[in-house]
Formats: sequence, structure tokens, C-alpha cells
Amino acid sequence: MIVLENLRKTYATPERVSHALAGVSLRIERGEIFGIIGRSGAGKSTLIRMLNLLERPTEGRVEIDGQEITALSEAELRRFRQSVGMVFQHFNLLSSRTVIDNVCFPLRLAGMGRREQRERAHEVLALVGLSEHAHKYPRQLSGGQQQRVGIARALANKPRLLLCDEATSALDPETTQSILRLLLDINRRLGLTIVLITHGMDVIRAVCDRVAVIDAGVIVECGDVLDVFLHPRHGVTQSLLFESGLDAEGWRDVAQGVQGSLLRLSFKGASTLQPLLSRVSRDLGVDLSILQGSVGRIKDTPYGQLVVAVQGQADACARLPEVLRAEGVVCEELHQ
Ligand SMILES: Nc1ncnc2c1ncn2[C@@H]1O[C@H](COP(=O)(O)OP(=O)(O)OP(=O)(O)O)[C@@H](O)[C@H]1O
Repeated sequence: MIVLENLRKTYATPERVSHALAGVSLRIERGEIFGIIGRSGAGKSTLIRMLNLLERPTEGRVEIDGQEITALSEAELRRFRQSVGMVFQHFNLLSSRTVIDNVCFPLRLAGMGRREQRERAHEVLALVGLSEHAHKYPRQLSGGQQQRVGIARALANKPRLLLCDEATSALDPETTQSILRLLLDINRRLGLTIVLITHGMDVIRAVCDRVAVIDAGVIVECGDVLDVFLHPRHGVTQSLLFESGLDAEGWRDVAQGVQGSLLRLSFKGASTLQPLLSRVSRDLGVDLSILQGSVGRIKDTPYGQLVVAVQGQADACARLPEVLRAEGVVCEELHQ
């Protein structure tokens, strides 16, 4: 488990003092994929670089699996870093070395013998689907393949933690999906904890279990991805969702003059696939008009969210939320 306690980072330049992190506390569970999202300059890179102390906090502590890494000596820190893999936005491969030599590089630094290095490198190249490309140079590969090399290199030393710094930001949408599927696969097969930073909600939705939203060096919202997507509380989260086409407030444009009470209904998991609404509206004798709707998948869980106007007998309309809640639907009453 990773525990971050009251992390602060202040950069002072002659022109200005910048509080990149202004008191961040987080817990990240072993085996989860944890996403950190925020706008440019929010503090994401500073935060992720504290998990392997590429950046030292001005204040606060970082504990990983019970070990306080902020208290390690330089020699201990070098050893610790071998147990943390990192994947970068621009891959950071050595252009004059072949794929296999890039993957062997961290193994050599860890003092592994040459034959073992090659064996391990072949194992991780197979894991990322690049066995046939072992003897090519990075420039002979596509961006997605180069990132696979970056991932293989990060996995070479069998890390306990994988850090991904905007790992898909330089890739096209299709390649992004294939790299995200690879990360999911690695997380499941190896049980590896992954912490990633991104400015894209789509990345969070595709792979993360939990998410923290950072703004101006502060975590403004943190929770299960499904809950944060369906019930964003903070304005920054809401606007990031809006920009990725998941606008929780779109119903307002069409609700003018609509009769009846307004409800936002959130379905997740099995209830998404049931013909629940038509059954309940038939039983209660109420009519529903849909003002906004979205359905999709968050990681493996199907979800749906509808904003509806409810019309009918007053007592039947009043009972609707209670009946739906009993079926596991989250109902919020909305006001124009
Ligand atoms: N080495 C540095 N010296 C001075 N200021 C810095 C330094 N590194 C980061 N900052 C400042 O700290 C703040 C947070 O930067 P950081 O790079 O962590 O944000 P970010 O969310 O990763 O942004 P981006 O998405 O653009 O990479 C910014 O205001 C930035 O200008």
C-alpha cells in the first residue's frame, strides 16, 4: 500500500514561488490502478515523481509497503528505485540501442549477469507482444510499439509498482486503447499496482479503479471511478467530464417548460441491463420523458445515467424514487 501524507512541494525561482503541491494526502491500495487527473500545471508530474523520489517533497512523507522512502539513504533509495518501473510520455528510449538492449539496460544497472538479462528481456518482450522486434532500433517501430518497449523496460526488474506519466498522450486514439488494454492485462496477470497521471477522462474511464482529481496542488476529489463519473462533486471534475463529452448538466438546455418533477437516475452493473424503467412506470402508471441520457462502460462495469421528467398522479410520482431505489438505482431530485 502507498501512503502519502501531507505532501508539499514548493519551487522558488527568482521570479516567483510556486506551490506545486499544497498538502496532498492519499492512500493507494496494492493491486489497484489508480489515476491522477488534472489540468496542465495542476501538480500531476510533481506528485507522481514523488512516488520514486525523482522529486523530493519540501514537507510530508511517502510510505510504500510500510517503508518510509522519504527517510532512505541515497544507497537505499537506489535499490528501492529498482522496484518501481516508470513509463514516460515520449518513451525515453535510447535511440542508438536495439529494443532488447533498451530492455536490458535497467537489468544491467541492477547488476544482473548478461545471460540472465537476455532471458528476462525476452520474457518481458513476449509479455508486451514484441518478440519479433527484439533486434530492431526504436526508430524502426511505431509510437505504440515504442511505448510497448518502454513498458517492457519498466517491467524488466519485476517492479512492485508501475508509474505511468501520461503514457498515452503522444499516441493516436486507437493506439492509446491498445496500450491501455496492455496495462490492464499486466495489472491483472501480475497483480501489479499501477499509478498513472493523465489529463484525459477517457483514460481514467478505461482502466482505473480509483481516481484523484488534482487542482492547484490540492486533491479536490477522490473516489471510485464509477462514483466520481456518475456523481462528480467538484467543479473541476465536472468540467473535465464535460470536456470529454460526459456533461452531467446538459439536461438544463432542454428542460425549460417541461412539466413534472425531474430525476437523475444512475444505474450500474446488472441493473443497467434490466427493463426496469418501463416495468416500474407501467406498475405505477407514470409517464417518463427522457431529457438526457448516457450509457457506457467504466472499466468492466456497465453504467447508465438518465435525466427524466415524471408525470402522473402525485402520489405515484412521489413513490417512483423509492421504488427505483429499492431496485438499486440512485435517484436524485433535480431543480431547474
Ligand atoms: N522544476 C520546477 N521549477 C519551478 N517550477 C516548477 C518546476 N516543476 C514544476 N513547477 C511548477 O509546479 C506546478 C506544477 O507542475 P507539474 O509539472 O507538476 O504540473 P502538471 O499537472 O504535471 O502539468 P502538465 O500536465 O502540464 O505536465 C506548475 O506551476 C509548474 O510551473
